[in-house]
Amino acid sequence: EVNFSHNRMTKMKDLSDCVLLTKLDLDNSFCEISGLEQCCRLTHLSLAHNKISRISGLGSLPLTHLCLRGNQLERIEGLEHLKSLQVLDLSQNRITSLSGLQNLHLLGSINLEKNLQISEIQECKHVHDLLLLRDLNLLGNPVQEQPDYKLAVIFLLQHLTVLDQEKVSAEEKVSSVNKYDPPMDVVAARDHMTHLVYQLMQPQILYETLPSADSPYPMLVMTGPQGCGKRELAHRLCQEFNKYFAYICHTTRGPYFGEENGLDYHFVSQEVFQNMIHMGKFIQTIQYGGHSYGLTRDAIEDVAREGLACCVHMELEGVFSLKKSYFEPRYILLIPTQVEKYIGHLKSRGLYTPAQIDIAVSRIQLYANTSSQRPGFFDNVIPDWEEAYQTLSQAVKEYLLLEELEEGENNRASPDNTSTELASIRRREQLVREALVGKSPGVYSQLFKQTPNDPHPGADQLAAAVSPSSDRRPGSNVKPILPPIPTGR
Ligand SMILES: Nc1ncnc2c1ncn2[C@@H]1O[C@H](COP(=O)(O)OP(=O)(O)OP(=O)(O)O)[C@@H](O)[C@H]1O
Repeated sequence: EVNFSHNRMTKMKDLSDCVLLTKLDLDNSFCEISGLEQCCRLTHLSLAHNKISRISGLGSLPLTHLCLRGNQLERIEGLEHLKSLQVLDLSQNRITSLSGLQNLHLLGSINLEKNLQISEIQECKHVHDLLLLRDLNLLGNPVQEQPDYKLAVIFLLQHLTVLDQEKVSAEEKVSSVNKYDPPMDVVAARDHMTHLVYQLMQPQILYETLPSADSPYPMLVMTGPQGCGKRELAHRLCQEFNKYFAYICHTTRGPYFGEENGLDYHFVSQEVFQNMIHMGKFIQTIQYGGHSYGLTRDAIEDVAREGLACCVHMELEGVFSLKKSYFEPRYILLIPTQVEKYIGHLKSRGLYTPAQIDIAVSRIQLYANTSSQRPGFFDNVIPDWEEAYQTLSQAVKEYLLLEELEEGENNRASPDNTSTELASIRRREQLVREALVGKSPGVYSQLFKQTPNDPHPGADQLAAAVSPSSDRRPGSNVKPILPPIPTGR
């Protein structure tokens, strides 16, 4: 170990004879590095407060600690072969960029204090892949003036434990992730909170038909990546089970060819949508593909008033958000298993850019992960879209116990019903009610209201009880109301 610091030597001579040299201190003398190439055991080198303006002559020394504090360096170069470097001090230079450090994978500490030139947070991307980096000092650089500097750096460099000589707390790490890449739960909680607060700021409306927290309203939510076919399935479902379901969301996107306002969506302008948010109208909203989508309490109320259950389709974020509300829908995930086919379908719709298709495809994994990591999150997962409707329709029948009900109807028509059969019919009807209200019968058991004279209504009474008042609703039992789905949609 040699300390030559604070002398008047002006030139470094060849030190190749000093093969056992491990630590060398050459502070305060030189303007150029030379003569060290053969020092094959040199691990610690200090060249602080020299006049070095360019790093050279370090070759591939086994340096673990290098100090170049207080020199005249403008960029980081000549370090790329120092693969053992762990601690690097480049403070008090004129460095503008962190480029040049990206391959030093053992670096644990970098000091760039008072370079006065590093101004962009994005510079941290150069050290993003240094997984051992724990300590970064950017004090005295203009980058610190950037808004949210600290959280942004902590987010970019999630392994840091010390930033600018201060310990990074667990709270800061969580805040940074919640700010820059919030998990769905957090996004949903924010969305829910926003709408709840806006709603509470308005005069409170007491809905006649909508249930309260202890009286769930029957809803079916179809979810899956964009264009996976869930909308078509929702249409078909509303046609087949037209005594039960209707749906409606709001969006700021324009209608596609063949779409009708009030049937496919309520199409509204961004301004109207924003106003509705501020008026506390929404239960949940999302931004998708540059447009806003949302489900309002009034829309559900409209459907509910007609005695129908609600069927909506939405992206996963909407599901997370809806799960925070007191609604307790059944959630059905429709997941494409044949990616090529799914891509082909998206392309054939002619509605999406390649970037939009990429996003939709990349989200398949998101749905799959949610389903596998959160058992029970979805009530039903339906893969593959060819048999999807059959499976879905079967699932809905099971939820509603419709097949049994049909059998029950037949039994009822028979003049020879025994008391056991009648009891069975009653039991099934009770189950249907419970299924539709999500286990506990609430206000919505009125969907299948019993008449005072007949405590055990027949199937036609059930139908009459759920018959909608408007014939424009997808739930009308007069005729299927929904327009045929145009091909290519
Ligand atoms: N209120 C909502 N909350 C969350 N997601 C919603 C909501 N309303 C619609 N979405 C979803 O937003 C995405 C974009 O809707 P859009 O109608 O523009 O898509 P699309 O191209 O017709 O695809 P899809 O056939 O899946 O509906 C769809 O996945 C849709 O299900």
